[in-house]
Amino acid sequence: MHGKGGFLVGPKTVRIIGVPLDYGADRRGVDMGPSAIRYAGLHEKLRQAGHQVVDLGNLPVPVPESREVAQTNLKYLDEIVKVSRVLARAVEKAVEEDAYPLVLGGDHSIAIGTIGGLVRHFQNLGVLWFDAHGDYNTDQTSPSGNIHGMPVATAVGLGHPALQASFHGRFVNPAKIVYVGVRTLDPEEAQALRQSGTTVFSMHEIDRYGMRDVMAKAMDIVTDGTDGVHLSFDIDAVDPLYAPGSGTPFSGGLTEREAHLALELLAESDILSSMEMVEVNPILDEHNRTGQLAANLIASALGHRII
Ligand SMILES: NC(=[NH2+])NCCC[C@H](N)C(=O)O
Ligand SMILES: [Mn+2]
Ligand SMILES: [Mn+2]
Repeated sequence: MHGKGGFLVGPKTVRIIGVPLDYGADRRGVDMGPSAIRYAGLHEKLRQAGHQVVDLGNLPVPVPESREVAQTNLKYLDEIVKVSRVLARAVEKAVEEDAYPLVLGGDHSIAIGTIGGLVRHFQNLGVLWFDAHGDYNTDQTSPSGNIHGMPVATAVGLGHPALQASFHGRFVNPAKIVYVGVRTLDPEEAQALRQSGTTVFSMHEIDRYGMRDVMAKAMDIVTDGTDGVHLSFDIDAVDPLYAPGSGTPFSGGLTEREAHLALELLAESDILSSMEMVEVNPILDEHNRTGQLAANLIASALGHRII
């Protein structure tokens, strides 16, 4: 099983990019996510799994209290567009230089920058999206105006053009996007998602077929005809029992072990070319449990094992 020089996942140069951004969630705290995940021993775990770790630190993000919220259905649009542009470039540069981008959020709006950078390099990107939510709103359908509910719609070319700037006109093929763990959608979002061509493995499918089979199907879809696979992991995919530190929790989620199993299976197949971990909010957390979980899940996806 441990074929790659004794390690499960082939050795990588993992390039960590922290994005302390909470504009997309319109609530404070998730900007401290990158620190919480690092503090939980991330570097050490990745080194143990055989990787070289280069941490670029955090991208500069101005604090929301110094900004005014414009009354629109795209809260903090300008700030998010600016950070996305810088993040997209950093991610693009990492993959160009053969490094493995590991992006630490921050709220899920940062996926706009991450995926925007990836599609400039990969012609046909597969995306695995772990989330309690669909994040498939646009400014037309969003009930909150919070941009962290919009990154998947943005990635397939829907919604406000300003959000799509980082994509340079190349979008992700919805047929290559697979959701895992979804259990709450806004009404119009659900309707749009049904017609989207994405695959949604909601909690129902996980209960019914088990995580092992769901992941086998998910991995088939995202690897077939693609030249890269990105994992976008919203920590609220995991049940709030195990991940209390997140801003939009929803019960009935993945157990801690189901989440680990999914990522261990991904490590075994070694298909990921990039990953992001988002929505860890230390203010809402209990003694950094959620930060710990996030670090452990990242380590699992990168081949960390106890034996
Ligand atoms: N990345 C997240 N946690 N997204 C939550 C989105 C919640 C809700 N669907 C909205 O659009 O406002
Ligand atoms: Mn979510
Ligand atoms: Mn999300």
